[in-house]
Amino acid sequence: MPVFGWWAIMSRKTKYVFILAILVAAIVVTWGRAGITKDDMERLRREELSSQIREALEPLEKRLGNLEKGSEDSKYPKVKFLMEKDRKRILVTGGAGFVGSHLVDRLMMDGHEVVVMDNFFTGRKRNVEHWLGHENFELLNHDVVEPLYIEVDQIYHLASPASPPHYMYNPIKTIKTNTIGTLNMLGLAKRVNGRFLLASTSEVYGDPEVHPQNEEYWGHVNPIGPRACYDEGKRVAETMSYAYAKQEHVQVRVARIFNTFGPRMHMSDGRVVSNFILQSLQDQPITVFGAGKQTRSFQYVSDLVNGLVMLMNSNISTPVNLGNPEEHSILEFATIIKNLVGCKSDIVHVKEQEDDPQRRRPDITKAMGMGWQPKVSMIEGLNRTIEYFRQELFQSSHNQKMILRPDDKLV
Ligand SMILES: O=c1ccn([C@@H]2O[C@H](COP(=O)(O)OP(=O)(O)O[C@H]3OC[C@@H](O)[C@H](O)[C@H]3O)[C@@H](O)[C@H]2O)c(=O)[nH]1
Repeated sequence: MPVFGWWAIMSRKTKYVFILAILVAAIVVTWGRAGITKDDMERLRREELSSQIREALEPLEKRLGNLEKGSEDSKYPKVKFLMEKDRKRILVTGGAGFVGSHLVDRLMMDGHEVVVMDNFFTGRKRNVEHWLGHENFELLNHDVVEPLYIEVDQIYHLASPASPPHYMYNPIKTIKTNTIGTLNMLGLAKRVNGRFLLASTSEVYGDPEVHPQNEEYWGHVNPIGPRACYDEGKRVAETMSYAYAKQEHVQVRVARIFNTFGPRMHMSDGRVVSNFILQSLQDQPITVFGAGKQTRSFQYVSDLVNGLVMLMNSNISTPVNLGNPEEHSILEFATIIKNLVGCKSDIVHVKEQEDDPQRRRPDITKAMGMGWQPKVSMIEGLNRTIEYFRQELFQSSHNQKMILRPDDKLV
């Protein structure tokens, strides 16, 4: 029977009851459904929201992670990874000094393990501060005059004051450093069967009668003059090196280093480059010792470091000159720096130094034979050094210390 037929035979009361029942059922269903949907909707909404937050946070977390990783990486200058068989353990005496610290940067970045030994007479912690805590780096506060027992493959022996006012300050200590200190390091090289490089100097040629100076020249040195503690000290250090080579079969390398300059020279170094630059930057008189006709040839520190590393790893056991043959009189040099800085300083002549070598220029034929030659021109090097001292003067006038990392653009 069709629904309409039922409806027709229903009493009025039954119809009311029927309609009421349908209404109640509809309300119950609708309310019930509405209640569940509300909860579900709320849950869904919450889930949706948290997934949106997660989605939004994910790239941020990733970036934060990368930043943290990045800051860990950039805490130290970038270091190559070397397999154990290629990685050497290298001692650098005087490694916190001007040349030493640049050499340390190079060896560290090449991926080696580096032990720096320094007594901090002229060296400074801040020259190597950027490596403190690195797993490949160790810093020893130790005087080379005392023996040292460690295990190393190579020794770069640079420890000694190098600037005339510094080495003349305590001549006996300079002699001890270059004699007893060198003996100690040669003894260490013998014990560990390591290779030893001596940082010798153009000063072994004294006030030369041969020009330019090649390695065959024996030199012209005053053994009792004010420079003797250094030049005779280095001459005997060379003698000791070859005695150990001959008698004990120690592998030795000898670099005769000519005048070198660059960032990280001490403000009170006292050598001509830092003196003239600092005087020019402060509009003070530029002090030329004597008439200024004496000559020097200046090399930039990064060229020297390349030469030292090349020589250490070469098979040349006889002395090798490392220097830039571009030669200038000291008076010319004063004018060059004055012009580069663009200052108002006067050039003044003060008392000449006793035993000051009159001409100095390296013959670098031998070094070129091992594939080395200076790459940084004197002017380019001077501009970088002027910038370094400009920054250092600014920072020290604000009670800040100047720290130069090898990944800074300046080096
Ligand atoms: O203010 C100054 C400083 C120095 N000079 C002169 O500039 C010339 C160079 O003097 P420096 O003190 O820079 O260096 P020197 O050449 O005398 O000795 C250097 O030689 C080679 C390295 O082994 C050493 O770093 C250092 O001993 C000298 O003729 C000196 O008399 C000045 O005219 N004015």
